[in-house]
Amino acid sequence: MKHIVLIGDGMADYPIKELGDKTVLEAADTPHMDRMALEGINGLATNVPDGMPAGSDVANMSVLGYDPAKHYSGRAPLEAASMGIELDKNDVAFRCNLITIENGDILDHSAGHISTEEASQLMQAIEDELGGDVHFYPGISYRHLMVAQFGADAVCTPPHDVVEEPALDHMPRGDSAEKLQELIRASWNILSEHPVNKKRIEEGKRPANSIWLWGQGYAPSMPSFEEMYGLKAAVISAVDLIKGLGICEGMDVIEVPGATGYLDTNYVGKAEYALESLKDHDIVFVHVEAPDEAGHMGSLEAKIQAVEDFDSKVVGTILEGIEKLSEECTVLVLPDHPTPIAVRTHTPDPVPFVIYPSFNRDADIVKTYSEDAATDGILSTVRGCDLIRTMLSL
Ligand SMILES: O=C(O)[C@@H](CO)OP(=O)(O)O
Repeated sequence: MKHIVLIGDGMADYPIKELGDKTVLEAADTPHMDRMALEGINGLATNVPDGMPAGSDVANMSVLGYDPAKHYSGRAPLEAASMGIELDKNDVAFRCNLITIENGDILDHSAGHISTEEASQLMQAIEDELGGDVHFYPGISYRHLMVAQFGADAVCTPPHDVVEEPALDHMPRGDSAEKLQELIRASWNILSEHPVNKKRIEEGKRPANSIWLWGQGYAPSMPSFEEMYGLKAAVISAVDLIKGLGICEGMDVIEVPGATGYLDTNYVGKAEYALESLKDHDIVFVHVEAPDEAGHMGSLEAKIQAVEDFDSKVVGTILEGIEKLSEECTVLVLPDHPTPIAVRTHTPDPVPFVIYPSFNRDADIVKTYSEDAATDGILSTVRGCDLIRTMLSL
């Protein structure tokens, strides 16, 4: 038996007035996920344990089979694993966004989804000027890292949680706050004077005129997925968070050309590489960031497009492909967390999941794939970190 887990990051939403009080999942054209819901078994997954932050780090740790309450030690250490950054036991890894501040407000957590090529030039300038007892490492688009030996207990705020709010109201507080604030302030001059940003402004693009530090922590220690579940696992994603999570769990990372972590990602390629990976893996996790980015942008049009692309190009390709496999294969589809358009950030609400086909179980009464329909699912509500075991038990 093979298994495929398809994660539409941030796909779930709330009822939206413009959609006649439907959610994006209810209004978008999603024939493949609807067919799975009709012919499969459904339920709600709680991927964010009570009291924990509703981040993609916590939620995807659940989806990838681990209880965040036991294993979570911060977001950036997971990203560091993907970026090949060895963390000593006293190293504190911080996520270092390149953001846009305008008139003192955090305008954009992604600096207009700056290209990786432009961002790496800016991060090199930051390292040249501010590197020393801290070091900066370039990642994908606006997502970079800083490693320090201080600040593990600082109170830092994800920039995508406070878009259009004054930056000074959300600067790091508590442990080593002064040092962290000094680094952020020092970046303003370095970045605003940089030719990359001068060109971006000439081209009418948002400048990456500040770094923003958050998501810090120490290196995690986790048993491997194979030790936990007895399955050889692979993971596919464009973003270092998910690849790093997979690496920490002993999974193989499968790189897909054209995977961007954005609306223009290589959806079909991710599905095709996933099917191929089943030749030498028992389970593959496929993560698609696009719906989440659309939610953070507050763009209803972009989120509907991202969900429809996920359904037609990822889920559709997978459902067609498993028909040609020489052995049975179950498919689990779910978001990690909602990223509702209305709030432009993550919420901890339970998310709909569907397992297809239901080899040994009759299909339940659910007819379509959505937040509301899933409440009638035969699997009721399952702790996200128990979902893999639930799927394996069917
Ligand atoms: O990568 C990030 O900074 C965040 C916000 O876009 O992504 P996610 O919501 O998936 O954690």
